[in-house]
Amino acid sequence: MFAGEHINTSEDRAVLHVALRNFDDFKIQEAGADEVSGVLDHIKEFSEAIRNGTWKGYTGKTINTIVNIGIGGSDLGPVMVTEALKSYSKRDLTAHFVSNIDGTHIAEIVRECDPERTLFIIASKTFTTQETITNAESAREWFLSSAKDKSHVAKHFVALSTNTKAVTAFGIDEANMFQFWDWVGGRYSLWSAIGLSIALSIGYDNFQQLLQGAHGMDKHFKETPLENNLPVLLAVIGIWYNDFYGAQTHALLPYDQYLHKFADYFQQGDMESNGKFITKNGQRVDYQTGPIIWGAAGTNGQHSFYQLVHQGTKLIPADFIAPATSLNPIGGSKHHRILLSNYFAQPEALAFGKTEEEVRKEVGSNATEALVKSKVFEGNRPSNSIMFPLMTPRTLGALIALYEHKIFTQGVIWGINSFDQMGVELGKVLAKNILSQLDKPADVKGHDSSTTGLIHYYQKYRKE
Ligand SMILES: O=P(O)(O)OC[C@H]1O[C@@H](O)[C@@H](O)[C@@H](O)[C@@H]1O
Repeated sequence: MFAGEHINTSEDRAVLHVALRNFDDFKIQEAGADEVSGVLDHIKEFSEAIRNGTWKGYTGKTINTIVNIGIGGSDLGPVMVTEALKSYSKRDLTAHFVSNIDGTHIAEIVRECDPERTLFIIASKTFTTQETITNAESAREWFLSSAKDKSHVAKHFVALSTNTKAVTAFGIDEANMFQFWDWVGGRYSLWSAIGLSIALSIGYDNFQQLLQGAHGMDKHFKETPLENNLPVLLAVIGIWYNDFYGAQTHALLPYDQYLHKFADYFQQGDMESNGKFITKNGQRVDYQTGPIIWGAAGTNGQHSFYQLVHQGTKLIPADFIAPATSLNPIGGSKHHRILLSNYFAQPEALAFGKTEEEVRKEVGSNATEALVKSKVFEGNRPSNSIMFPLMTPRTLGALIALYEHKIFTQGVIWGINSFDQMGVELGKVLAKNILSQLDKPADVKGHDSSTTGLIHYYQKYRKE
């Protein structure tokens, strides 16, 4: 990876998100790597102009709302990080994120926007993603219904992309485009121009801290012997339970409300990277690869799904993640002490459980056998605990990079290509064909009976 070899073999690409946060440290030879600092300068200059009010909208007012339009890697990273670092954000600059093609998503968000004071950020590596382009067109239509004059688009629309041609065809000036390169995978792109909404929200200096935190983890990963290497340790522990104990899933359980999108983010990060049954050499694996990633912020999960984690029939390895100090120490950190007492208690309960003997002592001799059995915790359920002093941009950068390299290491051990995503293509192709058949029942051809029946049902009942 660090040598810039084309380890994304199926697409013949280097994988160099580490070059986006390198600060001239590692020597990386790849076209575009020398352009990173120029794009960072552009992000700095632009984010400062928006934040200090020198950038004005078409009626001369400052920008008070940003709307990032993107999906997958062009959405989840910015969403997760702006939520995680909300404490560092400019409170009078509201950030919204539109991803879903469902018109409800954009319709509900523009209801909260003032066209004179809103900046749309169209985030798409390829600039061909159907959802993003359709949402961007609707945003432009909504904007022009107030602004009227197309020349005003330049003040309210910017693009984050590798595809200059498609961006300018959409009507966005090249000067308002933030570049990145094909060696940045979508789910590894928050460090690139895709992070513009993050820089706008928390300020460029904090964005740079985020990058530096990730770079620190990159160095650790590259230079530390395997037995002390954090991403490698997480990777091999994960493989141990996944491949040798048959664990199907892995839960990410941050005891930090700011990290409430962490599991959503790494659902793509991990499952799109390692959800593959073909090795780099084209063989079908005869072992398990990437786990199902899921989770929720503690303690909400405890009152929801932890029953199964503790007493269900499935083995669920979990990562418990927490800051020692809260950024909101209300009530003299009363809340945080309660939160952390749960953070400490859960792994303990999972590991050591409660024996039948202990239960008997507790319930007394009148309890039925069934009641006794229902209160037993078998224990011996695995978890990792990750703790850090305080949620800062630098810490978050390191934490994300920790998981990125864990995923990469697992992919290497499994012999798969963690950096393509062929599995998302088939559905897109089928949908495109179906879209062209939706008008008339007679057009619905070439499907199985269930699909045909469903489309006919829609055609019977739709109102437009
Ligand atoms: O950034 P764009 O090109 O719009 O892609 C958005 C997303 O599309 C999906 O189909 C996947 O391939 C993701 O990896 C990607 O992040």
